[in-house]
Amino acid sequence: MPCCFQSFCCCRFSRAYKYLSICAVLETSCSQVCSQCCACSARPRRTGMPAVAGSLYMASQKKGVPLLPRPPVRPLPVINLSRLTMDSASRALAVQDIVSACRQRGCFQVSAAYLSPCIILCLSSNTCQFASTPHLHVVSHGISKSCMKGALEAASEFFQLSTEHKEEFASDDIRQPIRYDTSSRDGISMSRSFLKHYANPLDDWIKFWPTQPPTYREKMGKYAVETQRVSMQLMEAILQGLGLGPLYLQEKLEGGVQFMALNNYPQSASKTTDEIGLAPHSDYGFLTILLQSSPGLEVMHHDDDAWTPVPAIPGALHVHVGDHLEVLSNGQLKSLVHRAVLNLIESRISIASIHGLSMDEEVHCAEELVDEHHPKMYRGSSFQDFLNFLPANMNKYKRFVESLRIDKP
Ligand SMILES: O=C(O)CCC(=O)C(=O)O
Ligand SMILES: [Fe+2]
Repeated sequence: MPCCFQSFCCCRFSRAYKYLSICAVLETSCSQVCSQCCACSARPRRTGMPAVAGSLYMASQKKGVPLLPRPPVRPLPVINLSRLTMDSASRALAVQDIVSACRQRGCFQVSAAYLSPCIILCLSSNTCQFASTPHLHVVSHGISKSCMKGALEAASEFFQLSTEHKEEFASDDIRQPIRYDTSSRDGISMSRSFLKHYANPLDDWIKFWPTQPPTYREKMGKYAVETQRVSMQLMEAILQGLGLGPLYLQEKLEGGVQFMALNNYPQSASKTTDEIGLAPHSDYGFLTILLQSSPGLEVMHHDDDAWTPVPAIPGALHVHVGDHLEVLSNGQLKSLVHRAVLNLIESRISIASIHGLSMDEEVHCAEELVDEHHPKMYRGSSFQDFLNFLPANMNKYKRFVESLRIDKP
């Protein structure tokens, strides 16, 4: 068993067996650097092995049999959003990057204006795995670090309030404008408490938000407005990339639902197995923009049967495709299945901002994307339909999008 098995990377957030790269120089030794923080000039070996080989690798490790080569690490695309507002050629390339990330992986990250040290290292090393992604452009999404930090602080301070304070918002009525719960009958919550509320337009909803901690409304409000702005930019790009034009649905998107889920997960009690905080699911809206305080989010790419951990790059936001974008694109884009595992080092906060059309507005497959070779794949539905769907889904979780599929004749 290598020395690194089930120990931590130097960043202290990654469980080694999942992330650690075998140093090409030392071969079987452990570099103590996880793939997210790879500063090693000796590139992790890329074997081209299918995802299932990862489990064989793990099995071989557990049984103490000779090492199999490690599965390849596929870095997540990081998109340069500032190119959307540059000249038309730069915008066209950015649109292409965003749509291909949505098509191929179902998600991507957008990062803040600065380069984090690990990415600078990677960019300067042509042997590093990060340098191999065609999508690595690390520039601004325009939300300041202090705004993101403020939102995480506000969420964390809310969850630290006494039970009495939090229970002011306790409800299992999914139609409440704000709702706190420690468990849920949604079929996916395993170990989390959450606060859920709406945010767009802010003036309509902020009156329902907590007044404790005293800065909650200010900090979360600022972050909500900024994420709504980024969601508009991203939707324009995606709709342009799908050939529908950047102004398609613009007004409806501007007045659309922004639903925020603040999640609080305890630290994992197990050092050996993944503990699930939130079971695999996809989100109902067009896009989800997610901010996490530390690693825990994992995604299942469409062409994979393994979980890919999403790094918590400082200043970066994670973006993924939701069920209604799958419907609108008539299946060209697929909603991303994801889950949250408990962090081994600390309790964890995530803020998911889900963006869609207004409550009663139905989302249909865009007519422009339907023809005799591409028949309509989904029936129309609204956010209200999603809320109606949830109670029937409590015991045996099914993805909303699956309930919308039109069966082939
Ligand atoms: O905590 C996470 O990373 C995921 C949260 C999530 O998927 C959700 O709130 O829908
Ligand atoms: Fe989610």
